[in-house]
Order: sequence, then structure tokens, then C-alpha cells
Amino acid sequence: MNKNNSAVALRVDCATILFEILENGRSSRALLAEKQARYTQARDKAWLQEITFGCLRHVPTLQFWLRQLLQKPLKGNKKVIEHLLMVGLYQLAYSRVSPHAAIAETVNGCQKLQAGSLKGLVNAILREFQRAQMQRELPPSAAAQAGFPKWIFQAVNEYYPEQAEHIFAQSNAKAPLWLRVNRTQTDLAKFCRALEQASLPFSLSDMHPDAVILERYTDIPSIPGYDDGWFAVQDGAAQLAADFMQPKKGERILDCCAAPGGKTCHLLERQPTIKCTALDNDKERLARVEQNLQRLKLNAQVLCADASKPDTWWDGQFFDRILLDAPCSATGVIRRHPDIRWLRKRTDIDELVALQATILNQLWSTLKPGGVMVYATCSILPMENHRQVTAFVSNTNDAALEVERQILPGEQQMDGFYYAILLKS
Ligand SMILES: C[S@@+](CC[C@H](N)C(=O)[O-])C[C@H]1O[C@@H](n2cnc3c(N)ncnc32)[C@H](O)[C@@H]1O
Repeated sequence: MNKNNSAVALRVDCATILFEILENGRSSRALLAEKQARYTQARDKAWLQEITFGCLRHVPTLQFWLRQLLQKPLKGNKKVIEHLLMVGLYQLAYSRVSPHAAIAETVNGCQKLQAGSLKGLVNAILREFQRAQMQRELPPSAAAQAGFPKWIFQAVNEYYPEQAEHIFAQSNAKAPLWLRVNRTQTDLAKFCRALEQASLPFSLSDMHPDAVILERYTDIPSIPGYDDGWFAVQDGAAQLAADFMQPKKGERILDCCAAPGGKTCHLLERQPTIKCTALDNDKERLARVEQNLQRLKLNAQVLCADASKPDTWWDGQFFDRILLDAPCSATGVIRRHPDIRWLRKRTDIDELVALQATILNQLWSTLKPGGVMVYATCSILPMENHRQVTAFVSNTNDAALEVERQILPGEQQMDGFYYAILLKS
């Protein structure tokens, strides 16, 4: 794609991704990957993600401006032009794109979206916005100003009145790029030297013996040692799972809800002699576990099964340790996946809490007496975390809560996460 074509195509792709997320409830991960694959330049791929994520962080404000500027909502196959307009408004209000390019390239996107007849309207709206400097006016509700749906805004304020503002700011910030060094293939010092030689600045974390935090975003396969399995991308909070698990030589370990396998691989890197089963009920995601194991040169049994029904897959031999990285609201990782806030509904939470409780109860019978279960989520909602675990312990005679930790987004540069160590007597 030449430069001019790609400038228009990028705006069109952003608009289409926003449309699919906000109107059809699809998640950004696959959509972005599919669109990014069309571009050869790393710069274009990064632009697509940055502008799409930026728009997702400001949806209520962009829609507030749009409603002021657009007399009648667009419908049917013209609806996507509203999303193209949001992309245009975002560039004018929040990005460093020159206003001239922002308007011209966005207007030209109409043609590609089969809406050439709306070019005049889009042009007029973006020019009006630029002239009137409306970007100074914000929507009246505090939730909209923070860029969150009301139910998340209220929940965070209720459970974390002191930290709420910080949580919103952190959840709207760009997440750092954490890497986990694969001890079985290299060591931290050698990997750091390779980063220095490649002029990739980084920092280390006292709390994370295997971690490196890159100071700027880099195309992952171009980082030294990628093909040799020297490292994997994994947030610092997720890297704590191996510390909480403390896998010992030769133990039989279940990593339940394992895909795409970040924590499975870390457990194996820490203790390659364990017999690890990585279980998940999503076949496509399990394929990524296989790929990760292969690249990092590790071995595990990969099992496609429903964690809530051990009678359909368990061979009757107890596990010494279980990691249950339960399906959850993902409210702790909104900074990495800004679409989550629009995709998750308040009603999903009750269903997730019920599923977590069922999996917890069912898996408990597969853990040996004296064994350890680590329950984890990337949520900051107490009903999925502290309340879930305390309810389980009070209903289960042989369960005791040893330690728990709620990490809030941004704490020591980490994602929001929850861990509980449960002991079976
Ligand atoms: C938080 S993600 C796991 C992330 C993973 N542990 C890692 O570190 O890479 C939760 C996983 O739970 C899986 N899952 C959801 N319901 C499940 C069920 N009933 N049985 C097994 N896996 C399930 C999802 O497919 C998803 O891969």
C-alpha cells in the first residue's frame, strides 16, 4: 500500500473495528490482528492500534460531540460513518495528527466505506468541530468523563472510594511492555546484554526475578532471541503466579483455564521436571498454548475439557498443586484491552461469579489432601475475588485461605490482578 492509500485505509480500518466492537460486540484482539496483517510497515500497525484504543478510551466524549454535530443519527449501512467521524474527532482532539491530514484522510474514507455521498457531511462536521474548538466541552456525567460505562464507574467508586480516580487514570493509560525471560533457554544477564546490543532500553523489577520491562514498544519477533524461545510477553502481575504456586520437583500440576499458556510456560520454566496439564475448553486458544510451548521448548499435556466437569476428564490421580486462573470480568486489564469496558455487561458478572464458584468446588476434589490451589483472576471486583474465596472457604471444611493479594492496575507498573493461596487439609 502506498503512503496516501494507507493513510485513508488506516482511518477506514479504525472505523470498521470500532463499528464491530460497539455495534456487534466483537472483541478488538482478532479484529486488530486481522487488519494489522494488511500493513507491512510496523509504524502503520502501531498507528492502527493507537488510534483505535484511543477512541475506545474516549467513546462517551466522542459520542457526546457527535450528537451535537450530527443532526440525525446515521442508520443501516451508513452507521459506520458515525464511527469514521469518531475517528476524525479523536484525531483532532487528542492526537498529534495535523488537522489538515486528519480531516482530508478521514473524509476520503467515505468512498471506501461505500458512502461517497456523505463526504460533504463528514467534511463539514470535522471542520465545524475544529473551528468551534468543541473539544473543550465534556459530557456532563462523571462516568462519561472518565470514559467508562456507568456500572463499572459506580462499582469502582463503591469498592475503592480512595483509589477510584487512580484506577480510572491507570486503566486509560498505555500499558508497559513486560517480558518474561525463559530460564531454560537463557538467563536474565545474557538477555539484558542482547537488549543493550540491539539498543532496546529496558528496566528491571525487584519483585520479578524473570522480568524485563521495555521502555518503548517494539515489534516482538524482532526482539533478540525470539525464535530461540528466550522470552515471552507477560505482564508482571501474571508473572507472580509462579511465585504463588512454588512448583516443586516432579510434582503433578494442573493449570486450569490455561490458554494461551503464559502461566503454564512460566511454571515449566521455573521447574521443568513437573508433570503439567494445561486445561482449557477453547480449542483455538489451546492451539496458542501448543505454539507457545513449542517456541519456548517446553512440554506439557494439553487438554481440551470443561473445568467445571472433572468427571469427564479427570483420571482419578490427585494433583499436588492447581492453578485456577478463572474466567473473569477482566476489569484489571482494561488498559491492555480498552474494549472490555464496552463488551462486558453488568449481568455478565453474576454468571461469571457462578461459573468461578462451580469450577472452584469441582476442582477441589482433584487436589490431594495437603495440596495447594492458587485461585487467580485479572479482575478488581471483590465478588470475583475476596468474596468468592471467603465464601468458598466458609463452605468447604478442608479449605483454608493462606494468603491473598489484590493488585490494582498500575501498581508497580502491573495489571490489576487477584491471587489467593488455598490449602487443603
Ligand atoms: C484468564 S484466561 C486464562 C489465561 C491463562 N491462564 C494464561 O496465563 O495465559 C481464562 C481462560 O478460561 C477458559 N475457560 C473459560 N471457561 C472454561 C471452562 N468451563 N473450562 C475450561 N476453561 C475455561 C477460557 O477459554 C480462557 O482461556
